Amino acid sequence: MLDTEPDLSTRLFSPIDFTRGAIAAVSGGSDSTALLLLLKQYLDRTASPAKLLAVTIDHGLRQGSAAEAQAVAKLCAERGIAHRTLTWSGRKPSTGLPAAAREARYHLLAEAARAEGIGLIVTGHTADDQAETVLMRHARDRELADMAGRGLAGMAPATLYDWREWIVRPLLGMRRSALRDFLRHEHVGWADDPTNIDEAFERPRVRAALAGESVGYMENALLLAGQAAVERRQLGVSAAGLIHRFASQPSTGLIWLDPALLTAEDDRAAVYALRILMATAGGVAFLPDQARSEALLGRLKTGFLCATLSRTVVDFRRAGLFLRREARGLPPAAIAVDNTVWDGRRHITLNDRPGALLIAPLGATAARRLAIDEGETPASLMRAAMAAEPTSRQALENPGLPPRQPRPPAFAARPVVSPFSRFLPSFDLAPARAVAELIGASPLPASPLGGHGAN
Ligand SMILES: Nc1ncnc2c1ncn2[C@@H]1O[C@H](COP(=O)(O)OP(=O)(O)OP(=O)(O)O)[C@@H](O)[C@H]1O
Repeated sequence: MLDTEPDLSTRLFSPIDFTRGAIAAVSGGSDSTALLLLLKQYLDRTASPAKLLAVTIDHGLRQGSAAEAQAVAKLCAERGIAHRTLTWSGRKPSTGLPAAAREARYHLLAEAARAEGIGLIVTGHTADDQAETVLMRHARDRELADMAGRGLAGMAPATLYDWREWIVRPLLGMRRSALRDFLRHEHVGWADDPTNIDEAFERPRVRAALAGESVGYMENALLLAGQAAVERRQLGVSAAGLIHRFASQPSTGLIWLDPALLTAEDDRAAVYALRILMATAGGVAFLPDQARSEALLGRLKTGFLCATLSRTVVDFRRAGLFLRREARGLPPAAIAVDNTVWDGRRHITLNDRPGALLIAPLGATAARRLAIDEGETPASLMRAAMAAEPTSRQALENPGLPPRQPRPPAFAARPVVSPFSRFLPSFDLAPARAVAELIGASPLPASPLGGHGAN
C-alpha cells in the first residue's frame, strides 16, 4: 500500500530536473490526478521553487468534459496549484479521432509550456498503459515490420516534442490500482472517462482483454517492453557510431556515406543508420520499411546503383554513396509561414513581413546557374541537392525599401532531423544527436532525466 511508502513521491520525482518548471497534464482521471497530487507533495516537501501549472485539455468530444475540467480546476484551487483549461477548437475528423485528439492535446500542452517559459510536461501514463501499448503494437502488422528492436519498446520515460519540450512519464512503473489506492487514502475522487471502456476503440478493447488475464501476463508484457527498450537504445548507439564514422555532408542537402559502411560488421546497425538517414534526407516522419531497406543494403553491397526509397535518391557511384531528396513531390510555391517545417526537412523562420514571401524549391534551372566548386563531390549531385532546397521570392511589392538596397536574407531554413523532429523518444537520443550534428540541426535541449534513466 502506498501509505506505507512515504518516500513514493521522492522515488518518482527526484530523478527529474524541475529547474525549468513543469506542466502537469491532468485529465481528471485517476492517473493524472494522482500524478498531480504526488508531484505537488514532492515539490512542497523539497521546498522547490519550480513553477507548477496543471493543464486540462477540454477536447469538447463528450458531454461532461467541461464539468470534468472544472472539477480539476476546483481541486487545484483547494491545493494552491495554478490551473488552466484549454479547449480543442479545431475540426474534429470523422475517422482517427483518438489520434487527432492526442495530436491536438500535445500541441496545446506544448503551446502552454512555451507561453509560460516551461520546458517540461509530465503525464500520468502508467504501467497499465504501457502494457496496453505494447500489446497493441504486437497486434499491428505495421509495427511488426518495424521490429528491428524498436516497435515493442513501448512508451519512453521521456519524449522530446517538436525538438523543444520534454514530455516525461514518471508513473510508467506504477500500477493504476496503486494510484487509486493513494487517491482513496487522500479522499480525492476522479472522473471515469466512458471512452476508456468504449470497445469501438482499440485501446479499450486491449484494456478489457488485459483485465481478463493474470498479473503475470501483464508483467511479462512489461518485461518484454523493457528488453526491447534496451535493444532499441543499443541499436541506436551503434547506428550513431556508424553515422559519426561514415557519414558527412559535403554540401547542403547532400549526405555522403563512405562505402565502408556497407561492409560494417554490424549489419543491423548499418540498416538502421541507413533508414534514419534516408528518412532525414527525404523529410519523412516514419523510417522506411525494414525489409525494403535490408534489400537495398544487400543490393548496394553488390555494386553501383541509383534507387529511390522514402523520397530519397540513393546514388552509389565511384565517388561514393550519396543520399538526397528526390525532385518529385516537392512543395509548390506557397506563402511562407513563420516557424513552420517546409517539406519535412527545413525549419523556416521569417525575417520578413508575414505574407510577403513565397517559398518554393530552387529548381533544376536555377541550380544549374549556381557557382559550385568542383571538388571530390560531383557538382551535378550538389546541384541536384540544391534544386530541392527552399528559396524565396517576394509575394508583395515592398514599397518601404528603395530598389537596390541590400536586403538581409528574407528567411532562414534550418535542417530538421525528420524522423525525430516531432516526437523523439529518449531511446533514440544517440542517433538523433548524431544526425543533428551531421546536418547542422539545432542541438538537442538537455534531458530533464539527466544522464541516468534518460533513455
Ligand atoms: N484531456 C486531457 N487533459 C490533460 N491531460 C491529458 C488529457 N488526456 C490525457 N492526458 C494526459 O495523458 C495521459 C495519458 O492519458 P490517456 O491514456 O488517456 O491518453 P493516451 O491518448 O492513451 O496517451 P497518449 O497521449 O500517449 O496517446 C494522462 O495521464 C494525462 O497526463
